[in-house]
Amino acid sequence: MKHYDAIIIGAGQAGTPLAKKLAEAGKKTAIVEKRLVGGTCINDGCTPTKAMIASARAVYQAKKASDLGVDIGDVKINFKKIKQRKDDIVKQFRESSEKGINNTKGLQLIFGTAKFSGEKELTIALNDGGEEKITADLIFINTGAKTAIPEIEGLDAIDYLTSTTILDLEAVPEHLVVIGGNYIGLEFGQMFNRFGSKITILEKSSGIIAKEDQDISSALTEILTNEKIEIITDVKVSKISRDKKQIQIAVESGKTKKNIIASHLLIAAGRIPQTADLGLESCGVKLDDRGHILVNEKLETNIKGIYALGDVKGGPAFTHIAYNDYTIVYRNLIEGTNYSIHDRPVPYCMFTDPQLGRIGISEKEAKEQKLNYEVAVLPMAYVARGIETNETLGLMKAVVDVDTKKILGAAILASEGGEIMSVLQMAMEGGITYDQIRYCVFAHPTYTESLNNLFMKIHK
Ligand SMILES: Cc1cc2nc3c(=O)[nH]c(=O)nc-3n(C[C@H](O)[C@H](O)[C@H](O)COP(=O)(O)OP(=O)(O)OC[C@H]3O[C@@H](n4cnc5c(N)ncnc54)[C@H](O)[C@@H]3O)c2cc1C
Ligand SMILES: NC(=O)c1ccc[n+]([C@@H]2O[C@H](COP(=O)([O-])OP(=O)(O)OC[C@H]3O[C@@H](n4cnc5c(N)ncnc54)[C@H](O)[C@@H]3O)[C@@H](O)[C@H]2O)c1
Repeated sequence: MKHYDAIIIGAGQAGTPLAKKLAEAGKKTAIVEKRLVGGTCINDGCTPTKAMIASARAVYQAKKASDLGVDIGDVKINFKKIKQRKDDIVKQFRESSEKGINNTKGLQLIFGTAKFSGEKELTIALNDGGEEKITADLIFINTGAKTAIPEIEGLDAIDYLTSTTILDLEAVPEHLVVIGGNYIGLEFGQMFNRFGSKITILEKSSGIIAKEDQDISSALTEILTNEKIEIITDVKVSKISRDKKQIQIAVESGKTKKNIIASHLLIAAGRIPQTADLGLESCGVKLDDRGHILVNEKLETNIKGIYALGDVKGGPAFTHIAYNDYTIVYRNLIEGTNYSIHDRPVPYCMFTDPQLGRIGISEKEAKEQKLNYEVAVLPMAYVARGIETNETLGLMKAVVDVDTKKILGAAILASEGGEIMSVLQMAMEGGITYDQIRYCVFAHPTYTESLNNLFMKIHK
């Protein structure tokens, strides 16, 4: 049985850089991957979706070009080329990541499915056949998450799409119904709408992006509805069946019942951790009631020397959080630091168009926490850069602490909302207060310059 200093299960956004750095630090390391190096982000998540969203935005921009006095005529898409571009980018990222692993001295990449067969022992079902048992002093679980399939009558009998399989479509669906009105549902929904599909989004909450403030949810609903996306909220999907080429989706919303006929169905109702087949009973690592691995603030499980990083541990499920998990674990173990996952900022950006960049707390949360707060809102229609570039949809919103003048949070539903939000994140981390930003000199005419005006809305 081969023994390593460290084994990483899953070549995702935390596992790959951690494996390389541990090996570079002199630890004899193995990384086990059951599918593709790069994990969800590179193969089925951020990379392919953002590549395709760029094509969808080009369609939208081309159709809007006449507003700027540029007549393009009929806008046609070449879906084969859109998919090929996406596949090429994914391949480039994956190969570069795999090459990075293979070029790291002291690091072995094993393609297979890892399962605990003892406290610090793993049995690998090798992709090439056969199995191998390996042990290590340190084990890092980075197995990520997969699509959650809701319990809906008839769903099992339907060839529904997930965020992974939809990326393999060779043609644009005629009518795509999406179950779930959050990140995945909205990014794909708007993308395929722009490619020419009819889109219906079914969301069980009273609004899309239900965790956000009502005004942000309503503004995005209006933007998507104006693009002719149908959004049905407060919905219960009661039954799904297939009739020849059509999928029938029976839904109830309030007192209304209707049958939606679709060509394709995308399930975007959340993700579940990949822990069920890890054999965790053999090592005694504890899970929460949703199957996420329980960790302390240093990401160590209840078993000393076994850590969990990224989506598999629950909490915010983003690439930058998985990556930050790696930096925390690595620095604490190898550099002797004392970093914790508590109190780190959790920025995120949903890549609808306009984007929704978010940081800190929402107005709803400030109210729940009974803080002495004030809110500043600036519609993008008042932003010079937005007017000049024909990007006037959305709004900037910030929540501030009246006593300390600190920025508590922001929701930037705007063109380049993610970048504008990051400026505010830096201010929050650096302790720059809203009254300083109000008079900060920014280059004209940038989106960021409008942060002056945003904070002018606060009269304290
Ligand atoms: C459609 C979509 C779009 C997204 N867009 C964004 C975005 O724009 N921005 C953002 O920040 N986040 C986005 N995310 C979320 C992001 O992809 C994840 O948060 C991130 O990939 C999590 O990284 P991870 O390292 O925890 O796990 P993963 O990247 O999922 O890696 C886990 C790896 O472990 C492997 N594995 C699992 N079990 C085993 C086993 N038993 N043995 C061996 N290997 C195993 C898996 O095959 C996988 O390669 C998106 C997700 C999806 C689905
Ligand atoms: N840009 C980004 O950062 C980005 C993009 C895509 C995905 N992600 C990550 O992927 C994760 C998963 O995204 P997601 O959108 O699938 O999940 P989610 O958990 O964020 O949202 C799922 C939505 O589906 C709804 N829903 C659940 N069951 C339903 C049902 N039976 N009928 C109707 N609606 C139902 C929920 O109310 C919720 O609004 C997210 O947590 C996010 O962190 C991030």
